[in-house]
Amino acid sequence: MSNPSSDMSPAGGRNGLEVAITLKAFRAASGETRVALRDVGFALKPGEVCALLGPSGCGKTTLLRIVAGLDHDFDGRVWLPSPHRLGMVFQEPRLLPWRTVSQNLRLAGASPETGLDEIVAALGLAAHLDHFPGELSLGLARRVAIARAFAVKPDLLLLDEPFVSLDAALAMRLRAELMALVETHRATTLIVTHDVEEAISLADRIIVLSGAPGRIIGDRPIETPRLALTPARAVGIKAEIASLIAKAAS
Ligand SMILES: Nc1ncnc2c1ncn2[C@@H]1O[C@H](COP(=O)(O)OP(=O)(O)OP(=O)(O)O)[C@@H](O)[C@H]1O
Repeated sequence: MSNPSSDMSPAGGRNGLEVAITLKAFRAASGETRVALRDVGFALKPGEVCALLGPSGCGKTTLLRIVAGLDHDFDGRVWLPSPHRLGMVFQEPRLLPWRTVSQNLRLAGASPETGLDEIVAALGLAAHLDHFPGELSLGLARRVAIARAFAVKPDLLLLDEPFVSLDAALAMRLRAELMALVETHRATTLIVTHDVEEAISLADRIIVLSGAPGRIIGDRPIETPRLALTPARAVGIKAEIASLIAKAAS
């Protein structure tokens, strides 16, 4: 695997996101090479919400990091919408520990003009703006990370299990926030989740990766508009996706 063969390009006429990873491998300290992703290719239209599912260790976070431009050491190419404003939520909140909540949000580009106050209020963060990350519970820190990603009004959103370990009511509110954001800003979204129901409720499309090395074993559109999706149909899709994931993990 060599750097010259990997490329992150602005879209050059493309408006969505296009991923064509032929190979991503990690070299272990022992010198052994472990392939994490092989032949993963897909394209998302502007505003398309795609949920990425697959067994633990199949390369979902690795894929998100490549799309975010945090990892260039892969074979293939990624085309990003051009220009784009990226919002990303990692599994861990990753806030700057020496900056207050307010500073963390503003440093990311959030401002009253981008609707920061509304998002802070929606996430119940108003009382915590002057706190430092070390003073926050994990749930609160996750909410700050979500506020930071949403408040820059991104048109490309990369979310790595953003709602995990939040209480059910808050997670539901945040899913609604996400849908509103996607609707108003046509944010092209890639969301990693282990929750099939969450994927069905949020995504226009579900991509399932195989066990390591991850490759695409399912790519399924979800009926839109969402209201047209009957509970019986949703149950059917859930069973179908769950069986793919179980097969991938076995
Ligand atoms: N920095 C690294 N160095 C070596 N191996 C790595 C590194 N990061 C990830 N891996 C390996 O790559 C594979 C894919 O990891 P990744 O975290 O992308 O999986 P995942 O699907 O996101 O897992 P989970 O659902 O458990 O979060 C795993 O085998 C992991 O051990």
